[in-house]
Amino acid sequence: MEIKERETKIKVENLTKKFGDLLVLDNMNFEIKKNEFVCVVGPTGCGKTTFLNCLTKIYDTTAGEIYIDNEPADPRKHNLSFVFQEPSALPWLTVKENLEYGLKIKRVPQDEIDRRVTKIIKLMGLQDVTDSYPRELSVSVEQRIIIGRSFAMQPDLLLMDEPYGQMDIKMRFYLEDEVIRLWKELGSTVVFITHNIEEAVYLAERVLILSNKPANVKEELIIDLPHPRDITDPKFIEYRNYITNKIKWW
Ligand SMILES: Nc1ncnc2c1ncn2[C@@H]1O[C@H](COP(=O)(O)OP(=O)(O)OP(=O)(O)O)[C@@H](O)[C@H]1O
Repeated sequence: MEIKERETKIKVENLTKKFGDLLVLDNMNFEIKKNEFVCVVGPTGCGKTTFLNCLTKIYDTTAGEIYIDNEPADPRKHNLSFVFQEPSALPWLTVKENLEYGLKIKRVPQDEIDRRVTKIIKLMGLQDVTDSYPRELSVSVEQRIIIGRSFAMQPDLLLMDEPYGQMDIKMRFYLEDEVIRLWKELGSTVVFITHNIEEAVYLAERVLILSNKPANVKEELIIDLPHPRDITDPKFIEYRNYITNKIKWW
């Protein structure tokens, strides 16, 4: 379905965030549609993470409101899941227990937990480490646990903040394709923050380009290419160059 015909999933209205006197988000207004895959790009330190932290209520907003499904955003109410930049597996649980953790809290029946966790272990290539603890593993493996844990939750809103920043390139390419597959399979709405413009053009249906701090949406760009995308396609390169020029600071 065309993006503009879909219902609204997230509505950001006059969102402003200050830390003391430091204005970080400056009266932002935009919408994200249901089942949309949006990438947010922008200069370093412009406020991308701050936006996500407002959405998940980690931070209070200074002014304005964020709505999910027409109600004020509330992580307790909405079925959302997030993957942060820094891996954050629970250190006292094994890999398998980490994957099961959120599902148990949500009281998903055990046979369904087993089914989903088995699938995710295979998908993420974690078969050899199911009984290991996070401290025994590399940062990149730990991040795979976190990503797997969010996928297993089958959230209808998946928020990802530079999730692949720590990955080696092979794992990154693999997981970029996986997130697309899961997005299609689950019909989730995905908000994916990245520094990597090529990654944004590879993944997104629409890219929000933020300005320098204080952040505002400088431009919204629809990437009108079918998935899976070819990074050598001249149209792909055109999008990549266009976005690079928009956020150039040199
Ligand atoms: N808790 C906080 N207290 C004070 N200032 C903060 C806080 N969190 C973020 N900031 C400031 O807000 C600005 C935006 O930070 P933020 O991490 O949101 O940017 P970003 O675009 O995600 O950065 P990056 O590209 O490095 O990931 C920065 O100047 C940062 O120093």
